[in-house]
Amino acid sequence: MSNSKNIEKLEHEILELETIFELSMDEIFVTDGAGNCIRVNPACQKNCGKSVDELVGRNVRDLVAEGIFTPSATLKVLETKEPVTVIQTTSNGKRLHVTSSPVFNDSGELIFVISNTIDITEVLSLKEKIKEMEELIESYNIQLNELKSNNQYYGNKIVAKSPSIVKILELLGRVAKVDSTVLLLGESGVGKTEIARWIHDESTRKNASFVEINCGAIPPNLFESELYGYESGAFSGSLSSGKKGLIELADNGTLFLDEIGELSIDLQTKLLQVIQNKSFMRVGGRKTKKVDIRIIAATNRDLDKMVRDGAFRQDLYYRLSVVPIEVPPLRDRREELIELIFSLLDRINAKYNSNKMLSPNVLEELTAYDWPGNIRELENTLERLVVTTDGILIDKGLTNQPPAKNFKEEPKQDKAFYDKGDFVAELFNNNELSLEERLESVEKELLSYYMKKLGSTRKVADFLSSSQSTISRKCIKYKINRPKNDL
Ligand SMILES: Nc1ncnc2c1ncn2[C@@H]1O[C@H](COP(=O)(O)OP(=O)(O)OP(=O)(O)O)[C@@H](O)[C@H]1O
Repeated sequence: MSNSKNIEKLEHEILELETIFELSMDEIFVTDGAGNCIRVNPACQKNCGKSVDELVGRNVRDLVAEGIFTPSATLKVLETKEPVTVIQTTSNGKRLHVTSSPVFNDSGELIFVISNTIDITEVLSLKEKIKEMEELIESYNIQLNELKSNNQYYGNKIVAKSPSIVKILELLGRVAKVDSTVLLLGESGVGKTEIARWIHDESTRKNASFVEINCGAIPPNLFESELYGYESGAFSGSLSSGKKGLIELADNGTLFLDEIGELSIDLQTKLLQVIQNKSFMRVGGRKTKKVDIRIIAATNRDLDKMVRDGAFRQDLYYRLSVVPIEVPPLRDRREELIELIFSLLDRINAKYNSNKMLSPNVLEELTAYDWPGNIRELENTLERLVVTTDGILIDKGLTNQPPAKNFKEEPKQDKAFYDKGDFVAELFNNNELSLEERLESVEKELLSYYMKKLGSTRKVADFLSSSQSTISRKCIKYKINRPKNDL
C-alpha cells in the first residue's frame, strides 16, 4: 500500500475513533501519568456540570479538592497501578460508576489513566427505594405476627386489645356458655353485631343458625309474616308451601335483634310475647310452635331514657337487659386502633384480591384521627384508600380525602321508607303481578330511595352490603337517576 493510501486509512480510523469518543453517552476521562486531564468527551457536562474546556489541563487532585467529584478512581490507579472501580458522587448530585485502568509504555512507566463513567443515579435511587420497601414489609410482617399471636384467644376475626374490650369479652365468654339474654348498647359502628356473632360462635349453639333481624328495617306491616312465617294460603300472594319465619330459622341457635330501639310499642308487645313464651304462631296457623332460641339485642338508643319517656316497654327492657353491656366507642379504645387498622386492611385486601400497604405517614394520620363514626367509618375510609390508590403503597391519607361518612347511621334514623304502606299493600294485593315482578318492584323502590338519600352508587353499595357494580347495573336496569359525578 502506498504511503498516501496509508495516511488516508489512518486519517479515516482517527476520524472514526474521534466520532465514537465525542458521541459516547458514557463519559471517557483520560489523564497523563501525573493525573492531568488530557482528554475528556462532552458527556462530562451532564455528569459533573463542567465542560470539556473546563476540565482539560486540570489535575484530578485539584478537581477532588474543589469537590467537583469524589472519590477519584484515577488517583487510586496512580497509587496502586491497578484497574479500580468506584462509585463517585459529583457536585451536581449525580452518582457515577467509574472504572479506571492504567496504560504503561514499553519501559513499564504509567503514561495514561483511562476512566469510563456510567451515570447510575436512577439505578441507585431505585435500589434505595426497594430496600426501604423491603424494610417496611419486614416491619409490617413482624407487627402482623405479633398481632396474630396476641389475638389468638379471641380468634382472628375480632380485635380485642384495649382493657375495656378484653374485659367485656372475658365476661361474655362466660355468659356465652349459658343462655342469658345479652343487651349490647353503644354508638353506631362500635362492633355490637361483631360481638353478638362472637357470643354465638363461643356458645354451644354455634352449629345452629345466627339469625340477625334489623328491627328498624322491617316494615311494620310485614313484621309478623317475617318473624313468625305463615301457613300456606295465609293471604293472597303468599307462597303455597307456606314460609318459615326468622324466629323459626333461629331455632336451636341465636336470634340477634339489632336496632331494638326502633320498634314501635305495638311491635314491642308482640316481641315480648315471643320472648316470654318462647313460642309463636305462624300467620294463618292454628298451633303455637315452641322454639329454643337465645336472644341477643342491640341498640344505639338510650333505652333507659326511652323507658322513662314511655317509648319503650319497661317489661321488655327488663327481659332483654339480663346482661347489659356498654360497648365503648373507638375514641376510648385507642390502644387497639393499629390492630384494627391492620385487621380491616387484611379483610379489605382479601375482598379486592389486592395487597396494599399503608405508608408510615398514612398510618400515623389514621391513628391520630378521632373516628366519630367508629369502626365502620374507619373501615369505609380504608376501603376507599385501597380502591383509589394505584400502586401497592397507600401514601396519601385523610388530608387528600375526608374520611368516609358513617353512611349506615343516617338512613337508619329515617322512617320515610315505612310510610310507603300503599306500595306494600299493592305488592300483596295486586294478583296480576308475578313473584319476579313483585321482587323487582321492591328492588327498584329500595334503590331509588337509597340513591336519593345517599347520593352515590358507592355509598348505596356500602350501605346495602352489595358491590358498586351491582348497584350501578341495577340503576341502569330500573332507569334510576345517578349524579353526573357518580364514581
Ligand atoms: N373488634 C373488631 N374487630 C374487627 N372488626 C370489627 C370489630 N368490631 C367491629 N368490626 C367491624 O366494624 C364494622 C362495624 O361493626 P358492627 O356492624 O358490628 O357495628 P354495630 O355497633 O353493630 O353498628 P350498628 O349499630 O350501626 O349496627 C363491621 O364491618 C365489623 O366487622
